[in-house]
Amino acid sequence: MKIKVGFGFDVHQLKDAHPFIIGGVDLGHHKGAFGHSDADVLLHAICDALLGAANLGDIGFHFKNTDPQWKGVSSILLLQETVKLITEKGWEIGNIDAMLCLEAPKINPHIPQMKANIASAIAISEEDISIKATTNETMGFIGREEGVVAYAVCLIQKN
Ligand SMILES: Nc1ccn([C@@H]2O[C@H](COP(=O)(O)O)[C@@H](O)[C@H]2O)c(=O)n1
Ligand SMILES: C[C@@]1(CO)OP(=O)(O)OP(=O)(O)OC[C@H]1O
Repeated sequence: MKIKVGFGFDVHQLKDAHPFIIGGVDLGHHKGAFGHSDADVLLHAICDALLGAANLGDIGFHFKNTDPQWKGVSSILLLQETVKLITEKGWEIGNIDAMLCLEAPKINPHIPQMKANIASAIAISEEDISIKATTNETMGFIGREEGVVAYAVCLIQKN
């Protein structure tokens, strides 16, 4: 059995009156993440962790932020495309562990739905997906609610 680990990071700017979608859940907050796609910072970090583990480059290489095909797209689709890329190379996902860093809103109540969205999108068990959150204790651009950050690690395996 061959095993690899991967690491991903993403950051998005927050803007007033913009949808805030994380893990495929619309948080219904007064501000939200801005990007070329739906700016789902969690799913982008997970995509980068998976691509990194398989040594397949990064999310911006596969899904260019100038390509109209990805304009406003749900990042669930980008995650599914990413998993296709690693599956084609014979990899399967062992587990994913992710950390969100944002001042508000509270993420904990939404974590079960985020896990369910990811698990059903890429056909893995919810038990193999961990999502956690922290504030930045009011400091810096995260503390001022100007941005949101996500980190993810994953393990992939093949025989
Ligand atoms: N956006 C967030 C931030 C934090 N949480 C949960 O609250 C706990 C305490 O956060 P601190 O940053 O004050 O340490 C944290 O461990 C998370 O469980 C959250 O749900 N959403
Ligand atoms: C996802 C892509 C593509 O729509 O765009 P964004 O939503 O701006 O996200 P980012 O994390 O900056 O990088 C990857 C992009 O190419």
